[in-house]
Amino acid sequence: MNIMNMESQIFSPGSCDFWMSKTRPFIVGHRGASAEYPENTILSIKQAIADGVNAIEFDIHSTLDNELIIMHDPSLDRTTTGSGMISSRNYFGDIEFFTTKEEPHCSIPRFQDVLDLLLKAENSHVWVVIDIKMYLSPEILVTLSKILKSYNEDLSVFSKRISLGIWHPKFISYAKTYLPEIPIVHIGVSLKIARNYFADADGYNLNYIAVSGHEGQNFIKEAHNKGKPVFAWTVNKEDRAKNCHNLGIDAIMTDKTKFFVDFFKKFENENEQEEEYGEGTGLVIERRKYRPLPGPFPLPFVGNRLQYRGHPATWAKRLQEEYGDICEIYMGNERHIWISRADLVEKIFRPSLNNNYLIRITPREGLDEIDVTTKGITFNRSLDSWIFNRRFFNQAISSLNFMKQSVIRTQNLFEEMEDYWRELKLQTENTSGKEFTLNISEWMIRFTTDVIFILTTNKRAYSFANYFNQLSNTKTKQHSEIEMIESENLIKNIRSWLHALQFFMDTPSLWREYIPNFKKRSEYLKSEVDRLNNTFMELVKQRRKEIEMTPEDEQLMPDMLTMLLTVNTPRDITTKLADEHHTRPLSDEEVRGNILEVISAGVDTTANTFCFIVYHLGRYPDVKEKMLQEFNSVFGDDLSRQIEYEDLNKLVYCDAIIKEVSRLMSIVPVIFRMSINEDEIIRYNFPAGTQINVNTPAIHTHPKHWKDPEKFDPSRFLNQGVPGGNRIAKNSLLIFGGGLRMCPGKNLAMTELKTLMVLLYRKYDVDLVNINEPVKYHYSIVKSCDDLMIRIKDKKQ
Ligand code: HEM
Repeated sequence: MNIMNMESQIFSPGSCDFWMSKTRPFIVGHRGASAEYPENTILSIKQAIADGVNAIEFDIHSTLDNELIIMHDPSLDRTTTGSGMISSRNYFGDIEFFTTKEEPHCSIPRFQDVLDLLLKAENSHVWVVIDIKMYLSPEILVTLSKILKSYNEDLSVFSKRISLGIWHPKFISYAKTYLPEIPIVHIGVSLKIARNYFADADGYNLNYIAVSGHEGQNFIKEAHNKGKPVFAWTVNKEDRAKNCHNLGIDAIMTDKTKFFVDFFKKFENENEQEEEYGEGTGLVIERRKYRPLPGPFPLPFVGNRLQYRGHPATWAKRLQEEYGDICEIYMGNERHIWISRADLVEKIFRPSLNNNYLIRITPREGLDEIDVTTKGITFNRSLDSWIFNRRFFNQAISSLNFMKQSVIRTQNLFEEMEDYWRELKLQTENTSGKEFTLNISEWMIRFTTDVIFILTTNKRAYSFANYFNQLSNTKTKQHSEIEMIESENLIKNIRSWLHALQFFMDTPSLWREYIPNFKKRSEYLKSEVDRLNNTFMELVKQRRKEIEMTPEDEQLMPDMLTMLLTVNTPRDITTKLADEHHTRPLSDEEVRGNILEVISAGVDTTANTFCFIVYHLGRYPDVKEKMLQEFNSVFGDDLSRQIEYEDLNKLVYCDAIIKEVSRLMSIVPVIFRMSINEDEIIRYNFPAGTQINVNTPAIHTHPKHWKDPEKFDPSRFLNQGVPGGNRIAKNSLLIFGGGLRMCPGKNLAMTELKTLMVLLYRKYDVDLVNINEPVKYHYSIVKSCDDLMIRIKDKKQ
């Protein structure tokens, strides 16, 4: 619909066809064209009309001599050459002589002056919103009614073009009595007030912030379902205007009338269905139009990149607050859709090989450069290669043997770590040997590195032993110094590799090539990636040799490296890892990719989840107590009984704690997917190759899916699947993602976490050093816990 082609419509905010028939918001000149001329003046209103607005908005006040004048403030001071309250001064002989302070100095118009202007035939397409401020007396509506009635025959038509914008419910009865033919539009800043006090209004004119957030979207839907329009004030920025359009807002109040009339004209032209004719061929090619989603306005080339600060997770939160549960941003020219509600991710996580979202990420040169897009699992964009690798990876780490190994290894390594704690405790003064304070986040990242390393390679990482050496007066004698130094270098190298993943995923190649700091970092990280690839390749080759050298009657170790190297070979130590479709052995490069994958995906996730668990148990002693009772029921009083893998299945409350902590902390804050073919979600369509980002923290705390979403309550995960028990909405808990790309390390992670919880809590009293301090964290690839200080005490003492 063309912007100028609206005369035939009737501005009746109460009627559905008004807002349903349009393709973009109406433009309302806020106090006229107030960005250009003094607000609320005839000049400003004339300019707004000349600019092509659909309506104008202005405020009225009653003078002492009962004239209605057009003015925003109750006093004359800010905008006019006069001073004092309007209500205490006469119009005639007084206010009529004042002008605006701002140039060109205009006189102060009366309501009649504006009416005269609007009743001119050439302005019959212009509608009106009259703002009645809340502090005014309702009697002002009586005066307004009298003036309108004094206009005789014109009014029957004209009154249909007016809306009465009221802030306070005290005006409702007056409006209904004196101006029954004029629709009421509530003006305000609060959805709650709009719902509670203005349920009967014919429409709503709300502050942009209120109406553009998550709840605002619900509000718009509710209003539209009742056939009521929703306007937004005051919209002076492009991204907000675009968002209003996408939210289905019916009119925007703006000071910049010319700008936004032109803006929407252009927008409309671009969005009209286009047909392109192939030159000279007679061929008609239809160019598909993709509906834009709410989101900040993108700049040419850079898109919204410059608005992007910090981690995507923190940005995503702001985006959801401002633009709702599904919105979009542009990284350069690439469109990214953010989704923050469980029902909207249904098709993304559909567990089928025909799923349109089996690829994680759009093509990124940086990730190609560090060689992770055709190898391994997480960033592998080749579906055949991903399916092949994932099958072996999955099977290897889910085997019962591997799980049992993980429980044994975790216990053995924990015992070694306790030795170091004891040694450090002895070295610490002022604790009388009873208590020991430690930074659990530092210990855990090293501990899980050791566990994962030994499980995948049957080699030690000595990561927490090295940490002990840093803290202690004496070095550990348990391991050789050379091995320790080598391993410390390796660990540092792995951390650089993790940084490289994030850096090469997010940084455009042009930046890496031409901006000196980025270039330097890129070169450094690339050399670190090469170094790590070489080290792991060496490890793979060495293990292949060891396998060859091992006599056939001698058993090979059931670690992941050996499993992957022997599968589909005569020395295959695995059962059911391969099937009739996967008959070839894995190449050295594939094995290297998979091993690196476990280390990159399995260390930080598990360590940080554990730290956040420790934090929550410190803050919620009743939950800790309930957990200890569960441990007691499974392990009795024997504090040193070996933990068996089978024990862990009995720890249902412990399981619920892990889920609840992970829900609230969302360790992996974004789950990435790419659309392989063009598709649509609700009514928004988008092309093939669109990046979809699932906003897990938002889904994990969405009030639609969770009762008291911010409350820490593990019991919400108990009694599921029983009549009258708790129900968890589908796709509302995405700790390990969903669909076929769901985390393959899920069982290993849960096994390790439960084992660790038993090991730490059944033997020690564990308290937070700073119980009232909020947990500290930062975002890297995952949400990472910083400096969590705990105090532990032997239970026996
Ligand atoms: C508490 C610990 C862990 C958490 C919270 C976690 C979470 C996740 C999440 C959210 C994803 C994305 C899933 C998706 O896209 O739908 C993922 C993927 C992945 N995780 Fe985990 N994870 C954990 C532990 C582990 C462990 C221990 C391993 C390995 C032994 C692992 C290996 C992987 C791999 C390889 C992928 C990529 C899967 C693919 O692209 O097909 N994770 N993880």
